[in-house]
This record gives sequence, structure tokens and C-alpha cells, in this order.
Amino acid sequence: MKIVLEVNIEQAGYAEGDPRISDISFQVRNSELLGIIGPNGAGKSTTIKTILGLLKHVKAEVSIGGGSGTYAYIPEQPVFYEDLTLWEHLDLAGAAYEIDYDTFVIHAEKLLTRFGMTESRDLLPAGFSKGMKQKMMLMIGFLARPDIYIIDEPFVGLDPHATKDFLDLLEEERHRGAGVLMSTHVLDTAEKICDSFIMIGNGKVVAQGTLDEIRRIAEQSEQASLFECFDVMIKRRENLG
Ligand SMILES: Nc1ncnc2c1ncn2[C@@H]1O[C@H](COP(=O)(O)OP(=O)(O)OP(=O)(O)O)[C@@H](O)[C@H]1O
Repeated sequence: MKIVLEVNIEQAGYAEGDPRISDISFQVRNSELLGIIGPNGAGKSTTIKTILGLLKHVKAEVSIGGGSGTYAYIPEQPVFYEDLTLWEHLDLAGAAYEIDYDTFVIHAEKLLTRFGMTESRDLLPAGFSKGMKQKMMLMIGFLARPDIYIIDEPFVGLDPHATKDFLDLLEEERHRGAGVLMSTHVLDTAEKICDSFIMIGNGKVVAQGTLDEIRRIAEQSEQASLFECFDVMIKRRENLG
């Protein structure tokens, strides 16, 4: 299988001489879903920012699709223009992704229907609820049909129906061949959908691999949940200081 994302972070942070993450390396292959998990402040967002090239103080190598791949980043905090409607946001994204207009319209209308947002297409997102803003971010991401999706905590604002719509679409995109890197705190969902995990604690990798591999590393039974392994690993880290 093709590698769609390769990340080797020696160190990265927000100020010179003060790295917040170090020695984090992983690959995502096409159709694969890799979950980044870890407690608050562990370094998940910093890892994602490093991949996106948003940090200055970085020693890292990041390759998307061998240097010529495409990605879509879906942020946790919605980012939008006050004066543009939902449809205008989609249109702008379609133009940025260089999708031809007819294809864009078909794709955008499907996404609106899918997320139950058709009636809101000509409204300004400033008046949207948290979940509606999150859905707009997801639609913009899905329009791109990239080689890899980089998704920061998608579940928090979404209702159960929207969560299912999102997961169904993600599954279709993986079927198409897209890889996914997703950070989340929702471990029961992560356990069901991710192929493998990278568990980060205090800026470093605590455990990495499939659920079975994580269970072995955490010395847990074959039935242990991801949460149970997570709990053991994080406590083990804390005891080590
Ligand atoms: N903009 C910033 N400037 C300086 N330090 C930051 C900044 N953002 C995060 N940090 C620091 O980097 C470390 C890792 O934070 P990060 O946001 O990556 O954690 P996270 O795993 O995404 O946490 P959460 O689950 O709470 O979102 C923390 O020590 C945090 O204080």
C-alpha cells in the first residue's frame, strides 16, 4: 500500500530551545485510519501543527504522498469568514481546490443533503450552532477529496446523527483510498474505527500500534478496551515521572 503521510519529528515547539514534542514518527498508508490519542496538553495539536508547517521551531521531516500528495485539514475550532454564506464558503473552497464548477455543485449539494444543511446554505455561519459550524468545516474538508485527511477532534460538537453521517463519509473516502490521521478524546469511537493508534503523553510517544499491540505494550488482556490501555499507559508514565 502507498504511504500517503510520513512524519518524522525530532522536536517541535513554540519557542527556541523549548520543544514541546520530540521523537514522534509514523506513517499513514492509503485507506488507513491512524488515531492520535493522549491526555490534554500531551502534544496532539502540536504534532498536527508541525505536519501542517505552522510552527517555526521545528526539526522534522514531513512528506505528503511522497511530496506530491494533497491533504485536507479539518480543524477543531471552526474558522470562517463573517460575510460569506455557507454556500460561498463551499464555493471558495471548491475554487481553491480547483474543482470544475459543475462537479463542485454536484458534490457540494450532496454534502449539504448528507449533513442536513441544505436549508442553511444561504445563511451566514456566524449564526450557526457549534455543531453546524463543525459540519461546515467537515463539508469543506470532504470537498477536497485529498490523499490524506488530517482531522483534529471531530466528534465534540456533533450530534449522534451527524457523527454517523461523518463516519459513513469517512468510510467512503477510505474506500476511495484516502488515508486519515485523526486526533480524538472519544476513545470508544476511536477503538471502533481506527486501524492503529499513536498514544502521546507529555510530548512523547507512549505506545504505538494496533489495538492488539497496544494491549500487549500495556500488559492488558485481549479484551481490554482502548480506554483501559490508555489509563494504564498514562499512569505508568506518570509514575516514571
Ligand atoms: N500556542 C502555544 N504557545 C505555546 N505553547 C503551546 C501553544 N499551544 C500548545 N502549547 C503547549 O504545548 C504542549 C502541548 O499542547 P497541545 O495543544 O499540543 O496538546 P493537545 O494534546 O492537543 O491537548 P488537548 O487535548 O488539550 O487539545 C502543552 O504544554 C501546551 O501548553
